[in-house]
Amino acid sequence: MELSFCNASSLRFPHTDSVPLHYCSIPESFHTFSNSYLASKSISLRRPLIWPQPRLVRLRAESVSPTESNGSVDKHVDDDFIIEDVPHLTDFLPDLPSYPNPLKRSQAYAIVKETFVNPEDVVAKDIIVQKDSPRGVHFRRAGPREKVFFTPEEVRACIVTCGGLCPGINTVIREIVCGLKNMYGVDDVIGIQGGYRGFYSKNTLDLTTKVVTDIHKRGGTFLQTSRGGHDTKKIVDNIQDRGINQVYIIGGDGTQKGAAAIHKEVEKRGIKVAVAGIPKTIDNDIAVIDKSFGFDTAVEEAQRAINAAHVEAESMENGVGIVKLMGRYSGFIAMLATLGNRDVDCCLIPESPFFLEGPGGLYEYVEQRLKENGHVLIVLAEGAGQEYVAQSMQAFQEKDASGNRLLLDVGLWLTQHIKDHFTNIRKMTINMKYIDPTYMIRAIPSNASDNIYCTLLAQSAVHGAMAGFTGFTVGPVNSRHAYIPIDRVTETTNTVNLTGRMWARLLASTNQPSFIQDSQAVRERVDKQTIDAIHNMIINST
Ligand SMILES: Nc1ncnc2c1ncn2[C@@H]1O[C@H](COP(=O)(O)OP(=O)(O)OP(=O)(O)O)[C@@H](O)[C@H]1O
Ligand SMILES: O=P(O)(O)OC[C@H]1O[C@](O)(CO)[C@@H](O)[C@@H]1O
Ligand SMILES: [Mg+2]
Repeated sequence: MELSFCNASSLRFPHTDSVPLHYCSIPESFHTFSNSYLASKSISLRRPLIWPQPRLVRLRAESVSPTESNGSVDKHVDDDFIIEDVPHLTDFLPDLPSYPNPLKRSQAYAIVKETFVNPEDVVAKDIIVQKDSPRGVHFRRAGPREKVFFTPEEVRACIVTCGGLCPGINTVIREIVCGLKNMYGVDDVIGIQGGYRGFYSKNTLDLTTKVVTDIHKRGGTFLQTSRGGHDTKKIVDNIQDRGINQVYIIGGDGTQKGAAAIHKEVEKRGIKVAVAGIPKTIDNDIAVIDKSFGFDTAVEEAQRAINAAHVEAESMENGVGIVKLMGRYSGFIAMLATLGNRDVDCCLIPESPFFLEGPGGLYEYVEQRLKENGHVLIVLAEGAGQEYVAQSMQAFQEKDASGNRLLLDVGLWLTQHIKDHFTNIRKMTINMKYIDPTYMIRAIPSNASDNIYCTLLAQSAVHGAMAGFTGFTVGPVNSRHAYIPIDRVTETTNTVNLTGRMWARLLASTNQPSFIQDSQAVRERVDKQTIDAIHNMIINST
């Protein structure tokens, strides 16, 4: 598929109307987003998207630069080398003093050879390249910096957790508190209770290393969480009133949007407050980062439910086991839990539409497996087949307090339909066992590997805030931790790529129908979605 320029001020999208486009109104991030996004979707351009104004990237005082002045310097990006940098407190408080990082003297880092991250270190967004491919987008590497912009005594940090639960939240809280104390000598950390609304409606908790010492062994969030209640003005008023100057915000896509709004308000008011986002989502739907914390734990815990459903199904004649897992819009847990299991016959995810009747449909496959194997095991993500459920229940669109659409129970719906089909139409007796372990999976503590991951996230966030970075999200990009502009992780959602190899691996492993009758049509649909996403971004940004 090709995109082509029509004229200087409009960009034509095939399959859509021409979109009038005024270059000056395109956000800077759009440029890099669009090129890399198109590249990731294998959409070739007749010539690359280049906006008339050269993109500038700020490399700050810590960067090696021959023409450094007043602590910061603007630098043109090399043609094909782009750094998507994060904001810094000195952007709006240019006279902020800096101090030598006390980490060098800390017990932990005293003998480390290279205590500090080289200021020029960046992490490449794409690491699969060809000899002639552009060098592409990079993010600032996370880690301790030689200079910090807070003294330990002046820091008053707070931590808040928002959105749904996820294994590992308590580990992140613990490691922020311990990291601030043990690496930087910071004693004053408070917990905001019950999500964003807790800033203005609840008392705070004093978080000492003693208070948090054991919390990683528990599921849930020690600070409690909530949906809705984000009131930027009230939150920032409260931050000011309490003298808070570092804000650590743990939560999903909605929470990170809230963090971006807080950062913008802080910048507007010109107050010295570093805002750090730690991405949390059990659905693994946050863009750019490799994987979200708690995800491995969830995939592992899902095995218990899948194994139970398998035992039940294989212990009876014509046993049908169905397990529903989380995943509103992204089927990662279902996909990985299926791949990790091997007993699953069919995995249904929101990204891949399926159908029940006729050749190549689910009923046909279920019957085939019952005949071949005596039982069948299906794993489905909660967001799969929502269009069917909505149709059959004639439901209206309900939303939660944060505005997320409330999903209907596709597990119950599918269970009922398979039962009806085999009993009434095929006149077969089947033994149906349906397991919904969703909240049980979310509520457990994180496993060892997620605990390690949570520690890295927390410590990277602490290093970033102490170094004066703000309005950033931290996370691993190609397994190296990086500081990523918040907008970058909220502007798209990470979903299973149906035209990618991982989904093909799953299909090859289960041998289930792909439910795709026309693969070219699907590829075109995916490409069209890409174009539509860009189209919407342009419209939203003008
Ligand atoms: N666009 C937004 N701007 C500001 N705040 C937002 C926005 N979207 C959501 N929030 C706030 O972020 C918090 C969490 O949002 P939400 O309930 O959508 O969970 P989430 O962070 O996306 O996590 P999960 O992955 O569990 O859904 C809520 O307090 C909500 O008010
Ligand atoms: O019922 P709750 O707590 O609002 O959360 C349900 C949603 O939260 C998530 O776990 C995301 O955090 C989704 O998978 C799920 O749809
Ligand atoms: Mg969300």
